Amino acid sequence: MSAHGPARPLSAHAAGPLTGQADVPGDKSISHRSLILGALAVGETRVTGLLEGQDVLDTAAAMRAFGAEVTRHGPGAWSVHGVGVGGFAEPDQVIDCGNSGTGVRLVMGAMATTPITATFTGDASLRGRPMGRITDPIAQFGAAAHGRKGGRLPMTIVGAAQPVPVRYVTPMPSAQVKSAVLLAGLNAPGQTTVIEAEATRDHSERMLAGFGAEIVTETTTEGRVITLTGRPELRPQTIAVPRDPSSAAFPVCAALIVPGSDVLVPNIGLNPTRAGLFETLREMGADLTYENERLEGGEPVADLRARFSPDMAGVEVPPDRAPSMIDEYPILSVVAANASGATRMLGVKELRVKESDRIDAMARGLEACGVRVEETEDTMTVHGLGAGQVPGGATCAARLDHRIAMSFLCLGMATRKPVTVDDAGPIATSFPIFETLMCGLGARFAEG
Ligand SMILES: O=C(O)C1=C[C@@H](OP(=O)(O)O)[C@@H](O)[C@H](O)C1
Ligand SMILES: C=C(OP(=O)(O)O)C(=O)O
Repeated sequence: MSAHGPARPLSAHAAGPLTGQADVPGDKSISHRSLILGALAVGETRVTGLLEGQDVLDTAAAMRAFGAEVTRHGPGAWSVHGVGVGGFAEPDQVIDCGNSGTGVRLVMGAMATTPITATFTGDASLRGRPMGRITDPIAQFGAAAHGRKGGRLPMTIVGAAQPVPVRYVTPMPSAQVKSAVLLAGLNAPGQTTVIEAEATRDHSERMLAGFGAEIVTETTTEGRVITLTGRPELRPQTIAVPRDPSSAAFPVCAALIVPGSDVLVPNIGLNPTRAGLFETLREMGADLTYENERLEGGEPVADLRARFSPDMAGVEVPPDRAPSMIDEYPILSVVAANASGATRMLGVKELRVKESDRIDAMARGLEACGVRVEETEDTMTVHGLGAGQVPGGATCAARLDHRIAMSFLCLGMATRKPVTVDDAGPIATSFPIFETLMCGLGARFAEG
């Protein structure tokens, strides 16, 4: 039994060619930020294309608990009536962020410089994830945190009564940490600076600027130096959420490994801080093309076209690419199993503190399906067997992790024997239409 109900085993069977168009849902990172920044603006923000996955729904509920009016008008169409920077009310209930690291960490940052107290929790996966990376910087603003041993949820944050601005060097490449500091900085008088050695996704910076905050990014020898001026009045926005490249990764990669496939995935944002997977796939020899390349809302966008690629070869994925494809390593390791030779993924230790330890989850599942994997704390090497050569025939543990569940289901579309995941439930956190969409392309799933 997991937080989302009884476990729901699902098997993927060898599919005919995957063909057609895959309309993937809205971007998860931008959806969370639309709700949180909308709640901190004065007036009504309108959002279309919002991802209605459980992670984002939990953030919507959190924003209501802090006093914002959040309304759903129709599929993906939402409005948020914000309370203004510093205007959060004290919630009279525990904030349950479910499975979402982004949700809990950004909301903790957003409330940390307001003199209110809030208690956060989540599902078994989220309760196991480290929160010290947020409580350390918010302590510098003057907030206090009382959590379980190891900085785990449930945790109570006492917001700073007299916040001071902060200069913070992120100790690991993390957009969640960077964003939590920036959101906390909103209600601190003066300038808050975040310095990151490696560029992580920059949606917070772009969206804060869009909402009218004064925010400047410079590239220096230290890395990216982002300076935010506190206490702005954020202006409500009209936001069209672009489609999620991290969700697009699943139909794209499945098409590359299933014989005869030809799939079009339209309108995918190719912000360079998110597009590392597609670059890697092309280096492996994938038949992946960008059609109709254009700029939308200042961001590069293209339609992705992926065709069966029987001659892909393993590559070395450099550590500095990791932040731009951090959520895509599980599905990359599935493609790597269907390529010839070794794919070495370097600088990936952050994968160990996601919804599951994703290196361990993928290594154990791939091994059970007949693929050799080597791992160190910070690397994973998949020894590919070549197109159509993976035996399969195993049940893989999803470990309350949507990306692990979807990755093994994609693997099973190209293995000799079906692959089962012990619980497909977590998929609803980020990609609730995954099964319908993949079946529409020609995938075959069976319950149990
Ligand atoms: O800021 C975000 O929206 C996210 C940042 C990443 O986490 P980290 O910042 O912890 O790497 C990513 O894994 C997550 O899915 C979404
Ligand atoms: C790591 C992820 O999400 P989060 O950290 O928000 O739980 C993810 O979606 O792959």
